[in-house]
Amino acid sequence: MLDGVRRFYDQDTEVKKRWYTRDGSKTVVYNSNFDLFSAPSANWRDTSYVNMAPKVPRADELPEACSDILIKYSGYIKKLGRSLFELLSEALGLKPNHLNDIGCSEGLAVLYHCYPACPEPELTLGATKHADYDFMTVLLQDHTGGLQILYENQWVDVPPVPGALVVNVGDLLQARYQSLISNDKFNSSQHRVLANRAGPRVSVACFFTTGLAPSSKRYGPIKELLSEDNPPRYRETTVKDYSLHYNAKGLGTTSALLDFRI
Ligand SMILES: O=C(O)CCC(=O)C(=O)O
Ligand SMILES: [Fe+2]
Repeated sequence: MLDGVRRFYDQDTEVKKRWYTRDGSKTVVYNSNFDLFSAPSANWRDTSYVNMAPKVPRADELPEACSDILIKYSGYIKKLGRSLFELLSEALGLKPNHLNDIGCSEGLAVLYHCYPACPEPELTLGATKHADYDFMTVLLQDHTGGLQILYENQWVDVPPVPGALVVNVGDLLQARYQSLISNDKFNSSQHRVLANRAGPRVSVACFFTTGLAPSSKRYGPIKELLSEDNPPRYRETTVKDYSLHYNAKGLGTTSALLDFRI
């Protein structure tokens, strides 16, 4: 998968230009800084993303450099995601199918990033501190390093381990303060990526979310987890409305989730 991402970014700008857009409804979106016009500062990275579920795009709708591997890899990640949501359901004391049944594994957006070598890495970041806007993210990083997670107020390196995946719980399932649907049962962490003199670094973040696709299903704290002592802390929202809010805010501001607290 990482080779496929390298093949994509190694192409001439003229070839990649075909995929450039800021219109999130396109099958493939390729740009730099989705929040260029809202965030306080820009990040040292390019990103391309494609929605691989619920509808799997045809290979000819995807960049040739990585179309086959995108379809194959996202199939594996979908299966892995369903198993992880079963384990997370059990951890919440719910039936194993709960999180899958309510749609947490329905949508999958694959974001493949390229962090170019940076001549002055101390002046910028590859990715500003953030939590992901989805239910859960399965991340594959190359050997370069730079990913950090905020743990007890300190930035801790997440060193690359060949073949290992990093799993982050996203805003819709969990948050720094309290979780939206798990209503504070999980604890989460914020993460960021440092810019690096070495590079380019590539990574693939698989976001379990239907993102900006039309959605009427409303998500709020899971009823089974609520009690008099544990009242709902978030108002309900749809995946689309949350994603729109997150995109409009951009990275580097306050947590988008805080705006949904009751
Ligand atoms: O590139 C990485 O290691 C992290 C990417 C990330 O945080 C994201 O896509 O949300
Ligand atoms: Fe992230």
